Amino acid sequence: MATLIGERPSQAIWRDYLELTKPKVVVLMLITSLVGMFLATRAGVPWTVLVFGNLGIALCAGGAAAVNHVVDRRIDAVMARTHKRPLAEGRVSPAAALTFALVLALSGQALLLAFTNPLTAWLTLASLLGYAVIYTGFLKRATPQNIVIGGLAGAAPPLLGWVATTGHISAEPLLLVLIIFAWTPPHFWALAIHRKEEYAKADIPMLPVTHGEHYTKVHILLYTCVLLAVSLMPYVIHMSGLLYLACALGLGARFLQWAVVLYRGTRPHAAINTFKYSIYYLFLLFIALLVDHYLMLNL
Ligand code: HEM
Ligand SMILES: CC(C)=CCC/C(C)=C/CC/C(C)=C/COP(=O)(O)OP(=O)(O)O
Repeated sequence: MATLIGERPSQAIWRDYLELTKPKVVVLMLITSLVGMFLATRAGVPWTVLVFGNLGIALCAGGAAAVNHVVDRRIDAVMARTHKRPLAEGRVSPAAALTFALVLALSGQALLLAFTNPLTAWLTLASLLGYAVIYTGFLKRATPQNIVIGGLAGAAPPLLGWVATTGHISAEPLLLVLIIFAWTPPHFWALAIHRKEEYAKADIPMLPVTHGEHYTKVHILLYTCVLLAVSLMPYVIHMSGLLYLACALGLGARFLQWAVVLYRGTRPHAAINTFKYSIYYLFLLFIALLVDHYLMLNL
């Protein structure tokens, strides 16, 4: 039997707090940080870094997401996609959510300092503040380039994983960051086209609202071309092998196909399908990097 806390079952309360952390987004970020860790070394990642490093990154990302829920609670209440969120509906108070965010961020930082190194903790803190303060608190309401600049925070996890393992920044993880950085605009703008009216209603200057759908589709197409080119670079710099190259080409060609379909406007639901494909794309591309890495080690 579920325990009751006040008027609500404890299970429902836990679900609300879990939702504040944007768990699905954080899981995909963790996959990219794990790949960053594994690619950083031939010797195997120490289990403490693997477990507590990723946990630390996840707690900080979840904390940043909880702050996003607090800052955005009024606009979330206006949009159909987000109006049922815990703060938008008043099921969790801003003070409780901020306390939760602080506990997550502090425990994440403590784990990173204890089990990885100060550079990882600093870079993770910068990503946390980049998303929670710079993107959410300022850029989101200020410019249609909000997600391009803010995308850097979400793109950081492979670098965080790499630095947690090696203690220093190098070119290879920056390339992985660049891949996610180029992926973010087609990922988000496809959804923003699908939800254009809601963003307009909430007065958020997303690109389809400020510059129209055609302009946004052209930019999705351009960023997808850049993404395809950048995704081939791990092969070009001999970081990855032929298996990765084949996957990057296949996955990238399909992404480009979606971007063209969206641009032409010939198919219904093209925008939401492009958004959904973007998530599969990033997941599969990073799995390909990982499988290819171990294949190359065993050859
Ligand atoms: C500034 C950068 C980003 C922006 C603006 C953005 C925007 C969004 C939005 C608005 C959604 C919500 C879709 C919905 O609830 O219907 C979403 C979903 C998602 N995003 Fe992103 N995203 C960004 C970066 C990332 C990154 C870096 C990752 C992972 C590496 C990621 C992974 C996901 C996943 C897995 C979902 C699906 C979540 C679900 O189904 O609940 N996003 N993104
Ligand atoms: C430490 C670290 C790696 C931090 C990264 C933090 C993080 C969870 C970034 C997520 C990016 C994201 C989902 C943006 C959408 O926000 P939005 O407010 O535009 O979307 P919404 O309307 O769905 O809330």
